[in-house]
Amino acid sequence: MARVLIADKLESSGVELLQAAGIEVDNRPGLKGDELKAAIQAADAVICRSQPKLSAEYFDNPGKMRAVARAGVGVDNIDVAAATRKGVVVMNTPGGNTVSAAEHTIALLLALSRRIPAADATMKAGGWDRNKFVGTEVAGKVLGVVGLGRIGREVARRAKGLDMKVIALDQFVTAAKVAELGYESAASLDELLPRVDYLTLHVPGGAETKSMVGARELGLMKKTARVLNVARGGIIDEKALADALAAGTIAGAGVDVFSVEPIAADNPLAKAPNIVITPHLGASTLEAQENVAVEAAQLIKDFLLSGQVANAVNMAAVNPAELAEVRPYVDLARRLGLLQAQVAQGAIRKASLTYRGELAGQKTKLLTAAFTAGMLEYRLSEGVNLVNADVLARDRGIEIAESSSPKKGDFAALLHTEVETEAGTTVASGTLFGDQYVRLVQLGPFRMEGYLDGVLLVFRHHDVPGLIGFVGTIFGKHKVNIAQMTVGRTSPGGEAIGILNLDNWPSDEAVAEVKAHPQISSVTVVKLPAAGELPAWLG
Ligand SMILES: NC(=O)c1ccc[n+]([C@@H]2O[C@H](COP(=O)([O-])OP(=O)(O)OC[C@H]3O[C@@H](n4cnc5c(N)ncnc54)[C@H](O)[C@@H]3O)[C@@H](O)[C@H]2O)c1
Ligand SMILES: O=C(O)[C@H](O)COP(=O)(O)O
Repeated sequence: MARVLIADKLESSGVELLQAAGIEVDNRPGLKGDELKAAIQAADAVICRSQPKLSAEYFDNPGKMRAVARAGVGVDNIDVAAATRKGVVVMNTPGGNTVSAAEHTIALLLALSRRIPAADATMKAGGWDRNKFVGTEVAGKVLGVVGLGRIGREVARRAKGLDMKVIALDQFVTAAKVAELGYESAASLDELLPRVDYLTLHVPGGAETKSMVGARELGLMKKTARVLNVARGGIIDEKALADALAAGTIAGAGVDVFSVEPIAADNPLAKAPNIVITPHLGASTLEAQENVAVEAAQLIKDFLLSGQVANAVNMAAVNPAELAEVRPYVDLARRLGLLQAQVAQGAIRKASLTYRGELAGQKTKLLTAAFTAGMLEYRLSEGVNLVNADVLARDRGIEIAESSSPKKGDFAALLHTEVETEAGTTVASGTLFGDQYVRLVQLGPFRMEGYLDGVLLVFRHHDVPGLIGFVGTIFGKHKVNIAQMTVGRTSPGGEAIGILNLDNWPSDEAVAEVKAHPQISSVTVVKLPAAGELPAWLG
């Protein structure tokens, strides 16, 4: 029975969805340190929000855990690079809390403009001051939206409904698209800042956006301007913002997210004037939590029960129908990778894959990952799968290149692979017969029709009469049965290759006797999975 650890507060609908699918749920939000590590290792998958900090140490030994679903958007509490290295797929649920985060932004915008929290606190302390809390209207004011993604767009739409004028800035949204949405666009932050009465940030967190608004940027804004951050802590430099608020060079701020959460006691924003702060409440609505809990549970259920990968931040999507369609080719690609790793001599520098005929452009990323996984599987002790194959290859300085050519040659579909090592380049090509039977059709310069399963004995030789009989006699003597055989040659009497499928691993003596033949130049024994045997990641 599959087991899922719920490591954060999750709505019961998500828990129930998993249980109804026959999945065991270990619902223990708040676990930390060794307890969290042990619970992760005992689970097949984990669901969390932003509370647990799943740093690299939790992926050092993930046990049988293969997937993490973030019930929310930001995955900055998860060390995605470490997860990827260990072959753990990380998924999120973008969209489920978009409306809630946008509404929270608008709530902060209005609360700030009408000074509602301060007025409320004064009244609760017994006061009644109608002069101190004079606010500003938002209608007619300019709102600068940085990041016109899911949340930025919902905020902009609502701001328009409040009669605000929106100017948007997004690195990846064209001015034409911004105009189509009905907003003006800014070419840069420096151009935007002096023009806005309100600035709201909706970009992802991380190194690229850290301190994107600092002292210099705040200095470009009007003294009457207000800033909002419902995205990620640190996108606005906290000290610079606190200083600007204290100096009155900025009129106010609404902040939901902090560089350290829960907020550190000495965070300068906690005591700054004219600020409204909330403890990361953007997604904290019944609706959003219901959405993300169900979405995250569904992602994990689909992953564990049918191998579906959706919304992954560290691998391409794989849905069961597509996987079923390409599964034989994924199997072929992995077997070619395994073969190449055993026939290529020396350290691998580069693998180039060409997808020909009907394979051109068809899920080639998935097939390339499967080839790479196969190639590394033979040489690495750590678990390799579709998630980490590429990164593990890059870690080892192996370049992976792929190209496609729709032109059909001798086969309707062909996967041609070339592996470069310091000793030279090895070529191996494969195809499917009858859409399901995996076949090797080229090894080195030789054309053939060989099987890619079980134990293969590959021997390069000179094409002379009696040689095949000689090899057969040796294996007969050593009681190794030959199940299949294929030969390829450049020309009669020229260079040739023989591939025998053996029923068991040949002894060193048998191999040495074959090698001793003066017309045989090399012998390699290759181990491949049995026919139809798939790796766990493809099962
Ligand atoms: N406070 C909360 O509870 C809460 C809830 C949900 C999401 N969030 C956060 O809100 C942010 C936005 O989420 P989203 O779902 O809208 O993400 P999104 O990916 O849909 O949108 C982000 C947008 O930012 C743009 N962008 C990235 N870097 C940029 C840059 N340097 N300059 C300009 N534009 C840039 C991208 O092109 C994209 O359009 C994220 O940081 C997310 O973690 C917070
Ligand atoms: O990235 C997100 O989805 C939000 O920041 C919400 O985080 P939370 O799930 O911890 O409330």
